[in-house]
Parts: sequence; C-alpha cells; structure tokens
Amino acid sequence: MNRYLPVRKVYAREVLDSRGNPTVEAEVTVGEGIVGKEGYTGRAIVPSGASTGKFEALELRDKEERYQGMGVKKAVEHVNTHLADAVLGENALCQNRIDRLLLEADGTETKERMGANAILAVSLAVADAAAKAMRLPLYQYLGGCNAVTMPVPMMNILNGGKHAENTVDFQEFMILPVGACCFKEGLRMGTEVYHCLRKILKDRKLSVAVGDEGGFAPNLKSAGEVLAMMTEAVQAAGLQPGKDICFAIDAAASELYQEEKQGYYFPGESFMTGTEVLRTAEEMISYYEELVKEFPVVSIEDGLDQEDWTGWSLLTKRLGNKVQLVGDDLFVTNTERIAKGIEEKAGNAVLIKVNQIGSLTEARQAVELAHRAGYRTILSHRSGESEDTFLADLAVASGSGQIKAGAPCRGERTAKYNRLLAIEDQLGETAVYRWQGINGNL
Ligand SMILES: C=C(OP(=O)(O)O)C(=O)O
Ligand SMILES: [Mg+2]
Repeated sequence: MNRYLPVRKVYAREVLDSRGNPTVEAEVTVGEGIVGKEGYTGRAIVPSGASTGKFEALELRDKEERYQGMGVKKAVEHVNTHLADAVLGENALCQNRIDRLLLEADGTETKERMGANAILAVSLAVADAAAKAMRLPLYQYLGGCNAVTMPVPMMNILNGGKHAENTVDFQEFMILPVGACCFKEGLRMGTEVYHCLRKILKDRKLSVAVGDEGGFAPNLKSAGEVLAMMTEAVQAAGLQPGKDICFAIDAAASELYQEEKQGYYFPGESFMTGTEVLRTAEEMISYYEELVKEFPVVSIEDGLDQEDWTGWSLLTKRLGNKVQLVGDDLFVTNTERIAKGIEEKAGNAVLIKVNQIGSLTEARQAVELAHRAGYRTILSHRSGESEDTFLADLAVASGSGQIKAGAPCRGERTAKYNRLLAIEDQLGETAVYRWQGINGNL
C-alpha cells in the first residue's frame, strides 16, 4: 500500500525568465499534519523556448499589451483554480495519477486550454514537494538507488540562429568533455575552453557578447570557421580535440527550412559571402559529412526539418553509425513522434525537454521509450531559463548520461551545473561519468 501524502496547497505566481519574459512558478505543499505540522513545499519554474518545434505542447500567453503579449496571468490563474481543484487531496507520491488528473483537467491534445506551462509547473512542483517530504534528494526520489550516472555536459559556447543577433546560421556549437574522469573535471575543462575561446575572439577583434544560452555570438561566415576556432580554443586550453573534447552542433534546421524555396536557406552565410546559400536535404547531409570528417563532431541535433521524415532516414543511414543524430523539433519529447522515428529509423537520439510535452510523467515515458529502442537521450534546458535546477536532478535520475544546459556562465545555466557538482559530491565514489560514443566513435 502506498503511503498517503496529500496535496494540501497549490499556488502559482508570475515570475521572470532569463530573457526577461514572464513565466509560471508553482508552489505545492504536501503532507501538512502528516509529515510534520507544516508539511513540505516544493516549487518549480517552467522554462520557455525561442526556436520552438511546430508539434510542441502549447504554452499559454495572455496576448494583451502587458509584457508585450508575453504575460502568463491566465496560466497562473488556471493553476490557482482548475488545476489546484484537480489535485488537492490527491497523493503526491502517485506522480502518474497526479499528471493524469492535470491532463484531464485540460482535456486537449496540445494542452492549450490550461496551458502546458501551467500544467508542467504543478507537475514538477508536486515531485519536488514529495521528494522533500520523503527527505530524499530529488534525483534519488525520481531515480532510486540506480541514479548514479552523471551527465556529460554539452556546453554551448557559440550561439547563432534564433538565439543571437549574428551571422552564424546554426543555432548551437557545443563542447563535450568526453575525456574527463568525472563531471567536475569535465566542467572545468569546458570552462577553460570557453575562456580560451573568449581570448581568441577578443584578439581577433570579434565580438565577445553572448547569446541567449551564454555562448559567444560573433559574426562568422560558416560552421567550418566556427569549428576551426573552437579547435584552436581547445588546444589553447592544453587539451586534445577528439580525445579530451568533442564537438556537437544543433543546426535547428527547421528554422532554416523554407517551404517556398524547397530548401535550407542560410541568411548569415549568404550575407557574409554575397551569394545566396541554399542547400537541399541531400546537400545538408553531405555538408554534415564534410564537417564530421574534418572536425571531431560526435553529435548533430535537428540536422533536418521537423517534417522531413524521409530526409531524416537518409541522414541516419549515412551518418547514424558513427554520429549521434538528435531529434529535438522532430520528436518534441512526444512518444507518438518518437515511435514514428523508431519505425522510420530516423535519428538515434532524443532531446528531452519537459516543457515540450508538458508533464513529468510524459517526459519520463519519452525517455523510457527511447532507451528501450536503443536511442540515446539528452536532458535539455530551454533558451529561456531560470534559476530552477529540476533539470539537473532529472538528468541524473533518468540515467541518460547527457545534459544540455548552455554555456558555463550566466546564472540560469550555472545553476544547473552547480547543482550537478553538488550531486556528484553527494554520490561520492558511486558516481559514474562516461561518454558513450555511437559505436565507440569519439
Ligand atoms: C534549447 C534549444 O532552444 P529553444 O529552447 O529555443 O528551443 C534547442 O533548440 O535545443
Ligand atoms: Mg535544439
């Protein structure tokens, strides 16, 4: 018989995210009078994306003048009324049931009525409260005694696309400290590379202003130029590219794809070279092949458009035996889309963003389905983040072994990394840190 830990209070407020946009924070109190007089209060702040996938659950925004239409007053109201009514008195230890009740209160496929932001805030805050009431660290409450795998951090050190106002067309260039012995050492290595890159950019009189996720955002001409500079930064840090540090790209290709042009348009490269750069899906794949040949790129996310299943299958056939091919906009943490991907042999890894699907249980089902099919998973932040560290605990709990949390700077990003440092300390010698390259490819 399950212990009964009743939800006693549910409350939400509007707070700000790292882009200065409003978002939902929920507080949930459980077990008043059962586990102590006051019970325990958990909280969660939901993140928000900029390059959102077409098939994501919908976050509710007010659309009135306040905050230029970005307010979340209605979503907050929904938490304080309908969603609170749905879960008050329910057992916080039954996360699946809590989430089912939240989904039923909404009743739509896309969560558009209550708002995925409203539902997720309550879902996560319930888990946080339950963990506190059980006096367990969140990662252990969620993952049990098997939660010992520290994630390899994918640190986004150069921003482009929708995350910056520069000429770099791909959205993210990341470094993976695959040769580190532990998370702490990996974070140190990555941070040193980040600082070396800053110096290289400064020496060349290029901008060291940063984008949404804390990576630098200079005007560069092509992915090749970016990766060459990153290689220099790794060497300047006294590390070996391809051995200590590998690279990952998030092309965010759905943002580049233009239906009317039937291809991927590169505005930055076109501007810098003075000729229109348009690539077909086939040309995109060949382009990735060249980059992988020249640089230690071990992971490519959203290499093609979110609706191009045929292209994705071809990409996977050509590169999937040595490169991690990650579906973000393609899968949107949605089990139906992941199942389709598995069937079509599209990609070999899934980016997990809890707010893409809108509840903790559904996000965990996505991880489970992916792992069962031999797909890798990467727990990921959004470009609009907060000081909330739920993601760090979930990354360890899921055993996925990878996390995307931005550059090793800016408080909303370092909050996750610092939480992981604390978790690794807590785990002590039981902590595991290991990069699992596709077919052993570093
Ligand atoms: C983190 C990402 O960006 P956003 O949150 O803007 O979707 C991403 O595309 O992986
Ligand atoms: Mg992405």
